[in-house]
Amino acid sequence: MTDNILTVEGLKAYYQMNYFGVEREVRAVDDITMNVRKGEVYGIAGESSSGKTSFIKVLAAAIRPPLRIMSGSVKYDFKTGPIDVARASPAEIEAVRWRHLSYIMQGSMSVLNPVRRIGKTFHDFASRPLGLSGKAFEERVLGHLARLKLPPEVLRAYPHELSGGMRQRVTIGLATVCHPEFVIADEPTTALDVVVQKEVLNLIRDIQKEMNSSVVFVTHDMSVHANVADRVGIIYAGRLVEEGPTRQMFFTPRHPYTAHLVASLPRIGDTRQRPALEGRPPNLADPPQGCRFHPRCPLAVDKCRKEVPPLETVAPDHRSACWRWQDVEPLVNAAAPAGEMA
Ligand SMILES: Nc1ncnc2c1ncn2[C@@H]1O[C@H](COP(=O)(O)OP(=O)(O)OP(=O)(O)O)[C@@H](O)[C@H]1O
Repeated sequence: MTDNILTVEGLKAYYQMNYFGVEREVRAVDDITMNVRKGEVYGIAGESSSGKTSFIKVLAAAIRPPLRIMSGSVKYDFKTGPIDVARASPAEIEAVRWRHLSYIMQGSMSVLNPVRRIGKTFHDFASRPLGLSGKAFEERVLGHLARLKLPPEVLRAYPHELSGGMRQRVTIGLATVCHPEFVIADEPTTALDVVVQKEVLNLIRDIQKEMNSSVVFVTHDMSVHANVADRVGIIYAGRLVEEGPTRQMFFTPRHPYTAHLVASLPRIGDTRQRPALEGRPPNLADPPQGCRFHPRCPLAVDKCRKEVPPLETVAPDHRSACWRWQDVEPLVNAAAPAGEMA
């Protein structure tokens, strides 16, 4: 008996391209092993092009060529039975889509058809998975909209007639109307102003609690993780380099990259210049040997240039892929103020 709803093992997913006969492979997801528990909110952070979106597309069973799964498994333990979406057929994925596994893609406008009224989009998404139509379906949707604090008139609107915050609520509504067991969200609050951002985050949290669903969400904004996530996983250059309970990740990170992300968070009253991280993230078509962070790491030693550090347990529930995790603490020059934490 396990309390995991998702178990990812040795997952590799690469973009395989062929330009004028020259093969190119971008190792966007490179050997990730992790799990998500029932009822948990798991946040994924990392800088641009680190592979976050590629990873959650695999989790959401929403990949298209040139992205391909090279190896590994992505197993969900849904109420209806287990499924490995890395191997499942399109029909098997269709059977769990929205009702068990839902996905809020980056940018709400790309999900909402600009020439279709919101009500029709709800119908397209949810009528079949819910097995409802007519009055019964409408009642279900209206009840859900009320929970999202959206007026019934929204159903008659076109996407461009709504504000950015309302569109994002509608997107969350679409992803949650079937009460899925697992919700995946990619940058759900990016491009929203701070007040709306907070509202949308609270909404995701409330709905998750109410449905006792599990949520995996991506954002590069560490303060959002501090407010919403139970656990945080840090991806660097296609690999999970650290994961742990949110508080521990902020107060006692055990990977120099996480320490850098935490140290660069702005603090009220602290006007000191934050040191920038030297260098750039590696090219995933030709990543460096050993630890992929070593060219930018202030702690790097010879071993880091040669050997890939395994993701090992460094404290209860806390894993880090760093040969020098015991030396990371001095890099964290100040802890996040307690008020910022969930
Ligand atoms: N369709 C594609 N074809 C080829 N390479 C791609 C494609 N999409 C992404 N990549 C590459 O895969 C790597 C990981 O990209 P991904 O979008 O997953 O990163 P990310 O962490 O989500 O970035 P961001 O925060 O900017 O969205 C990058 O090197 C990117 O250039």
